[in-house]
Amino acid sequence: MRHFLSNAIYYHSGRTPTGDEDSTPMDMWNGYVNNDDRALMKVIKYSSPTSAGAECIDPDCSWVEQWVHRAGPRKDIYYEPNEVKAAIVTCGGLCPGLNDVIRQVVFTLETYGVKNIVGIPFGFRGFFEKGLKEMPLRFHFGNTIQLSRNLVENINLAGGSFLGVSRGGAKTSEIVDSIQARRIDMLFVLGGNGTHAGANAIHDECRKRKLKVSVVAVPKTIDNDIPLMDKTFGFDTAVEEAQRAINSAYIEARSAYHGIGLVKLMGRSSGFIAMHASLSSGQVDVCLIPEVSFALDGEYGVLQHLEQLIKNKGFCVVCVAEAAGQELLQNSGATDASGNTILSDIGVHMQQKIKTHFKGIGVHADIKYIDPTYMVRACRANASDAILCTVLGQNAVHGAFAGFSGITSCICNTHYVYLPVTQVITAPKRVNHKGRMWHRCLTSTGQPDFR
Ligand SMILES: Nc1ncnc2c1ncn2[C@@H]1O[C@H](COP(=O)(O)OP(=O)(O)O)[C@@H](O)[C@H]1O
Ligand SMILES: O=P(O)(O)OC[C@H]1O[C@](O)(COP(=O)(O)O)[C@@H](O)[C@@H]1O
Ligand SMILES: [Mg+2]
Repeated sequence: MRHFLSNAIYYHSGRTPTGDEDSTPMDMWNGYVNNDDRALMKVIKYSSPTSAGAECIDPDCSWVEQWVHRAGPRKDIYYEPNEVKAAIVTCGGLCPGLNDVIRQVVFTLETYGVKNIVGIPFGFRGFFEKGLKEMPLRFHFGNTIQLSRNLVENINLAGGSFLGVSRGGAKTSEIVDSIQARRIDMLFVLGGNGTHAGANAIHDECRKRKLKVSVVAVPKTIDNDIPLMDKTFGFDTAVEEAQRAINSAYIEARSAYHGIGLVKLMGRSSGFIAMHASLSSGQVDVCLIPEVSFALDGEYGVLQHLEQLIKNKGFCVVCVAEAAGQELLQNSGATDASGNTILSDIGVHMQQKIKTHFKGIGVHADIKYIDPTYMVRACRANASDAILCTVLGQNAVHGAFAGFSGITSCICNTHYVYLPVTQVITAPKRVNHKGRMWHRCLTSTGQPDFR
């Protein structure tokens, strides 16, 4: 048993991963990840800050090595499995793959020999709201409690969260009181940026109270807005579903006289779903995201462009991210239970503006507005997300057994790693409007600058 509980840490410039990998003969291979194994975070050296997508840390754009802990099972483990009580909680909005991760966490805990696994119902709320009891993830046979994977065996076949989710109500001290009272040793927290901030606060409070609790997060969100990682689970599936909505809008628009298909897609502060669904469908003429401001009216506005598309092509498809163009709308300043800003409805606004515009110029236009909202996130994970969830869930358990806390199990630069939670909650990841992907999207849609 190793005796430490640590955050994963970054290894910066000038350091290379140390270890005895060169001196280990192949016949001593044991399948474990060495504690000194590291993955390199950034693999492109931008020669200049003007290179497309350049993320330069210093003015010279010099390349700085950043190594992070490789995820996976360790030979030495910090906990005695049969003494461990593990808990799982899912927070925030729904996301395809939550059940896949819950299932893998349970399977992997069982493989280590953990018998006491509980689910916290309805997010952080389940820690302190009266009447919400923890759910034992096992079967009861007569008077004996029999550990079984049977209960979660098939939960991945449906979307949603087997444990339920919620927003708001995060009172860190009460949550940690509850963790302490329930004698939880490992807490697996599945959620987005808000949840990661919550996980970090729980981790800090546990340290303050000198509790030996491993708090390990797994990043979920259809929005893909958590920095430093290739993607969050659920994003691929959401894009696939969103693409179906775009396809329907295309068919409606194509089949109508002067048809205009308008699709609004989720994405609280970033346009990843809209950009990727537009790219993957190839059927979008105008893609609008919050990272790039646009005008609706005027010579270079969106409406003028739609007029041209109707004239030249006879129909068109517009994809707008829910957070796009908020500056064009009135905002009530209201927030949801977690403190997230409630967005004004850009989709409905655009539908009205398009109608009024075409009526004003005396041109017939048949607008079909599709808002697939919860349909893109209530579905079950697709194949690529299911694999991602499997790996992230297993690695979360390996991370806890390795003695880490305050980490998140994620994929960076195609490698599975542990990042310190503190590093991923600094700010939401957003589409880089100078990056290649946005420019590929513009090439695909053929849209001009709307300013
Ligand atoms: N800064 C924060 N500190 C502590 N807890 C937070 C913080 N932000 C959000 N939370 C809690 O995390 C949970 C999920 O947050 P939310 O923003 O709704 O979803 P997501 O994690 O998907 O972004 C909520 O219970 C919320 O109260
Ligand atoms: O579930 P709600 O409260 O309706 O919130 C909708 C929001 O949730 C999301 O689907 C996902 O956001 P989170 O990752 O923060 O849960 C956003 O795209 C959307 O803006
Ligand atoms: Mg969020």
